Amino acid sequence: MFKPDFFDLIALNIKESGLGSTKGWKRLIIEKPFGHDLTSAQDLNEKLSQAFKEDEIYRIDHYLGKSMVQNLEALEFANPILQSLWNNQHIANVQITASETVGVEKRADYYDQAGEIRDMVQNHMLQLVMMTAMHLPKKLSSHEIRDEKRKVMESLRSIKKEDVDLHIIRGQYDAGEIHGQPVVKYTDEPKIDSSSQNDTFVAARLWIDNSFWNGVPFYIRTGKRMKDKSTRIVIEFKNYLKDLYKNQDETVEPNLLIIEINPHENVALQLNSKNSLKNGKIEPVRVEFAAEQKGAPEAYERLIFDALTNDSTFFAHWKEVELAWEWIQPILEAFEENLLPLYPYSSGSHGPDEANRLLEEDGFKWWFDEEYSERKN
Ligand SMILES: O=P(O)(O)OC[C@H]1O[C@@H](O)[C@H](O)[C@@H](O)[C@@H]1O
Repeated sequence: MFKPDFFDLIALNIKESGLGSTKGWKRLIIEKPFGHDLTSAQDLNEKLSQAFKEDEIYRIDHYLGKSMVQNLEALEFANPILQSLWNNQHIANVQITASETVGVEKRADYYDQAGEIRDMVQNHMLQLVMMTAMHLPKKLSSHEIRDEKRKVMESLRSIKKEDVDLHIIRGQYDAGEIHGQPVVKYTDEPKIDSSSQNDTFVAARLWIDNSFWNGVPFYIRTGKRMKDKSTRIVIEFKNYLKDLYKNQDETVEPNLLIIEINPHENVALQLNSKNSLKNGKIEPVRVEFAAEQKGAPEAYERLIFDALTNDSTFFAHWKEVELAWEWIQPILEAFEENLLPLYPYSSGSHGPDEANRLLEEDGFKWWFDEEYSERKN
């Protein structure tokens, strides 16, 4: 492990010492932070490129090593039934949550500079968006998959700095309770300045302007000191029956595909069925399966193995990283210039209430906050 400040220096020294030009292969495995903003990331990449070619650089995003994330392409690719529904004709919205119970822990120096936007959104959350929204290539090769992910980023509608407050909610945790234990507010954490305006929660509404996703909002949210640890993707299908049943007592829930990534690995499809014990009332039912986790390799084990065997499928290509920084840049600037409120939220909650507003504006809600809180971590 070495400090990110030395990434470029080490790469250059590998080159200058001649170590990089011996026979055989060389690979650079590198993990975030990959720059602090667009310019510094480009600068770092430029320096690394002097010593390593793009196909020799393996940028780890450990979310891409998680088995359920790797399973996303198979779910879609190997199930024509899902593949045929994976577009704006059938999907109403996509919700991606990565909530954590941990706070800043012992990483004040890094985290207070990075914030949730760089720590989780620029990399992990956008990678989950890419993996969910990418159009399946004809061949499942590393080159083609990464190409499809890049296309998603190229179609991601950019948000102007002045409009950031319309699509992004930022928050910072207050004191509260996590699993029954009191915890302090962010600005009372060791080594955090009492006036820090750093974000520990971010929710966002994204639009992907291509023929598959036009008109389908993608909502993402991630935060520290939230009620539970849960990483999940919920795909809400269009509910044509809602209008049909509008004037009756009966409500019909939309079909949902729920992909739990962490700490449980589970896929569930919510359908509707009549309950004959309740006078034929239509109720949601679930078809689900849990992935066998025992003995499965950890995300990092998987990724390091892939890097050694020259498989870059689940590593971030420079283009993905650069486009992610490009999308994030106006948001960083709006945060820095305080162009939007920093909402406090109690530790142990689901984040600031304002994060619900993003969905309510479009007639939706976050699914299952309470249900997933009750599942044992
Ligand atoms: O969801 P996971 O695998 O526990 O990873 C979350 C962690 O991901 C890391 O990349 C972030 O720096 C941490 O702040 C975060 O806690």
